Amino acid sequence: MQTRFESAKEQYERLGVDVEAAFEKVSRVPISVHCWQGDDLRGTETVQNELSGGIDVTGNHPGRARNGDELRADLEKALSLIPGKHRVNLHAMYAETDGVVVERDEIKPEHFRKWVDWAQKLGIGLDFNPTVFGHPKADDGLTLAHPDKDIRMFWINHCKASREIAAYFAKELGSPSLVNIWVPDGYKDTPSDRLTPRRRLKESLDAIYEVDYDSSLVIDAVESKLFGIGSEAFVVGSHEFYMNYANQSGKLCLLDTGHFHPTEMVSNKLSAMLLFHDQLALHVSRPVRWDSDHVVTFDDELKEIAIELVRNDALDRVNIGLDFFDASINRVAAWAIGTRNMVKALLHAALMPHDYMKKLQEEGDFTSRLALQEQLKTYPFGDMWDAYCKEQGVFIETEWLDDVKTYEQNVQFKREEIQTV
Ligand SMILES: C[C@H](O)[C@H](O)[C@@H](O)C(=O)CO
Ligand SMILES: [Mn+2]
Repeated sequence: MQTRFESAKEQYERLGVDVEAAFEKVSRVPISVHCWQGDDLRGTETVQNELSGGIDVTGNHPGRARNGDELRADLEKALSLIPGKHRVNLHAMYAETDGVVVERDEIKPEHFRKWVDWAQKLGIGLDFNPTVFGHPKADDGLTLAHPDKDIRMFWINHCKASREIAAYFAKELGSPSLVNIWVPDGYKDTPSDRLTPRRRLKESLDAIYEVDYDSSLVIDAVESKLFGIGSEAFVVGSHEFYMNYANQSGKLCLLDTGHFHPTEMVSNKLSAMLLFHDQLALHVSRPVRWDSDHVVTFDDELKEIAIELVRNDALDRVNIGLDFFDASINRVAAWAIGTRNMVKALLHAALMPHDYMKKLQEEGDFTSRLALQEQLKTYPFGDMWDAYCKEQGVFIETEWLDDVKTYEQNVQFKREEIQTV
């Protein structure tokens, strides 16, 4: 492996790439790993509601985490397979209240104590999301934009409580917590009024953000969407809505890669957004024909997103989070595949001679630009990736799955046995 690495390194260095610097750069990028891949977005609330909001998880691979302890154990296994130090992204539905029914507008920091203790043990930061779906008060597909003031207030208070919990995370863990608001609000069919619900959403957000938190504690983000199941004709929180809201109120725009038209690419939006926003947030997902939330693969769009982040020197301005949920494969493997691919794409991007390639473009030498882009596609990147994984002390590509298979047999499949006894 060392010989392969040395030979690959020589090739990259001939292009002027500083391989050690690239490794170092990527090792400093935290990815916010979403907890909800591990239990199919079921959560740990005392009252278990059905998933709603136009999102869905399909598949029935055995071994799903059934409680907070199992979810943390699975996450810990997944994190051990991913090079670098990362973060975990929680939803409010992962509150642990010892069997007591606590309504979403009454959740408190103490209901996340176990997550904080665990994050402290691992030395990682936590991000947070209010859960504005999967609840009777979201059954008709409207929440913060609901015509009923009481329902709006319920969700406003839930979002406020969520920001308080995030501030607690930040204080306990010494790392600011990103709080992302996504609401499903929309209509199945053509609305007769688009403005009124959007005005109400704006007012609700203003009410949520009345309390000011220092940016060392809470980083607020808002996530747009194009359509969902049941909101095919109209989504209140569209991209234009949130882009303007974020700009006006100093919040972060969160771009989910599955929330645009299929031919619209988030990679192409980043440079435009970066000129007008100090910081951005991402939900890296993989839409297959629609917002299907497939596990992130090392595909062209993922590579292009990473290239934009690296060549525009934006790694510390863009909060990278993941958002996929697949129950048809081993859930720990899903985390490992998707998150490793995100890191892999960053390394791939960091190993490109961007200054030289920019120069070619500025000089109008598009022939050399295209030739070099193509040349790089067959460079021995796999050897670099293996070397990076080794340096970071995690399994290489041919090894990690064996570890998951053992875990699956010894831990995850035992859960099913207990369930069926
Ligand atoms: C569970 C997530 O918060 C949710 O997937 C949201 O981020 C989204 O992308 C909805 O389509
Ligand atoms: Mn998302």
